[in-house]
Amino acid sequence: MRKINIFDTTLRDGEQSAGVNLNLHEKLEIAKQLERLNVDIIEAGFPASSEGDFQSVKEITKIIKNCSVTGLARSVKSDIDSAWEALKGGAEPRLHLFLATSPIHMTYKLKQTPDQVISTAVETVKYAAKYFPVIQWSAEDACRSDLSFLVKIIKEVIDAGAKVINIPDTVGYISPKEYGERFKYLFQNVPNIDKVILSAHCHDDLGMAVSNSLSAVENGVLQIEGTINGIGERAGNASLEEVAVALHIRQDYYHAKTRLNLSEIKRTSDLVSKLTGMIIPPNKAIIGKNAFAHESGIHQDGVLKEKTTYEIISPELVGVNSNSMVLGKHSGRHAFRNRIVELGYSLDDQEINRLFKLFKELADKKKEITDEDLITLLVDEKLTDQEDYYHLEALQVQFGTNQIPTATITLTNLDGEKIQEAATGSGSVEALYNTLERCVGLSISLEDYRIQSVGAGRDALAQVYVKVKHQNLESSGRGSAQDVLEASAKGYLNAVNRLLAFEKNIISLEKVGV
Ligand SMILES: CC(=O)SCCNC(=O)CCNC(=O)[C@H](O)C(C)(C)COP(=O)(O)OP(=O)(O)OC[C@H]1O[C@@H](n2cnc3c(N)ncnc32)[C@H](O)[C@@H]1OP(=O)(O)O
Ligand SMILES: CC(C)C(=O)C(=O)O
Repeated sequence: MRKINIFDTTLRDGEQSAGVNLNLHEKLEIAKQLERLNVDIIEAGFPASSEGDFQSVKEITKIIKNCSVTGLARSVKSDIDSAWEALKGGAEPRLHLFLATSPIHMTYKLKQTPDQVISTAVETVKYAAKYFPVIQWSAEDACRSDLSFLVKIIKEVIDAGAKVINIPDTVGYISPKEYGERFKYLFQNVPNIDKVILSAHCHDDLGMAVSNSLSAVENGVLQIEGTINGIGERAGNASLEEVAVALHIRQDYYHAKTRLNLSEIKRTSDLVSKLTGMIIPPNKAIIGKNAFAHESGIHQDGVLKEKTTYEIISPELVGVNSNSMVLGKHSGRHAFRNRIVELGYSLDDQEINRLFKLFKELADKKKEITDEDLITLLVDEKLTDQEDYYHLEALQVQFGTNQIPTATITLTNLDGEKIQEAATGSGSVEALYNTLERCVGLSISLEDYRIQSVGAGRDALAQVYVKVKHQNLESSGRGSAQDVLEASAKGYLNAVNRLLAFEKNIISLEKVGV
């Protein structure tokens, strides 16, 4: 069995998904869960791209002990310097350096000749090797690059000190057979290829990211890159959970394994979905709601007689339905704390007490508190920025079929001042958002609004994801509550708070001349 390294880029390429922006607390929580999942490498961000990315890579480097942490850098010395500042505290600092190698990218984007690209690559790998014991070098748009050019540049960057060579399908263009052949060619023609690990990084523009990654494994690649739930730039990246479970279930065919704790997959997927607002389609492989649901009579009959007739993956393997303890209004602190720990979170006594109070309030209204409810409470309470500009104090909405919907809202700001406004709208949510816009005194457009129930039942929590825009800045937020209007107001306010925090960051960067 060959061991395949799993390189998780949920926090870097995953965060490049349109509309996703994670704050520091959320990134730390995802990083801790990725550590529990046991990925080999966490790409925590792109330190030179923003102060926020820099800080999160730095903080993740400090807390993660059982996986390697890396950060992305362009082939530019100042990017490498930033990455070093963020990553230098880690056990084995690892840099991910990239440079495009396709004719299209070299000509139009980099405006460099192939020879200039080779010398930039060699120079920057050598520069980075002064700091970093491990350098991964990526040939951006490798799958539209000339193969003989790839052989030439890869040989040079290996001589310059790169330890991992990544062949990304940046635009999701290649087919599985061609991708496999590309690796075969590189193994046969790059003279020093045995000194490095080859890596695959696939995008899903044509829906082939997972198949391409598996084809890479079949052709000798020892590292697969991807994201949880397949999120990422445009149509996303290869879903790591799909790759890992395919390797596990088809060990007979691939003869390869990862070190992932597969039973952590569901929990990781739920957390990433909740924090990014990227809702998982019910028919998504491995982690979709229907992935283990047998609907038709013949299938049900088969499964009742013998599960393996229609079930190639057991739900328990990936952590679905592994809990039998039901929490409700009669549960005490012990059971509550125990479940929180089982879910993989560590809270101090103060946080447990605060959350327990919210849990009891919810349990008074809701028959059963599911794991999904608990994670929603936890995420909303623990991972919001401590310095929210506005807090929702109270809201009232009047709606009648022959009436103009009207909302009245009270907020408090950071200085503890109360702000109260009322406004109307053509629907209740519009009335709410018009009122909130007045309260915060900014002209804000609503770019996206999605509502989802957390679990089943009439008493389920509502989870609302909102994307807003102010001038050129976009921001997204989420809010949950039993009432859809309260969840809608919380989601909007969360997005506005993030927007204001982001604007404040930009203003402070401008002040120091960045
Ligand atoms: C395939 C991928 O996913 S790569 C990662 C993509 N991720 C991101 O871009 C997210 C973060 N990016 C950002 O915040 C910004 O783009 C920054 C901070 C990195 C750069 O911002 P700016 O300095 O304003 O440059 P801008 O983004 O407009 O253009 C990119 C520049 O980098 C150059 N560049 C692109 N890739 C590389 C590279 N690998 N090495 C060196 N230079 C590069 C481009 O040619 C362009 O240079 P130019 O200004 O001389 O024409
Ligand atoms: C930086 C590289 C690896 C990348 O994200 C891509 O090519 O898609």
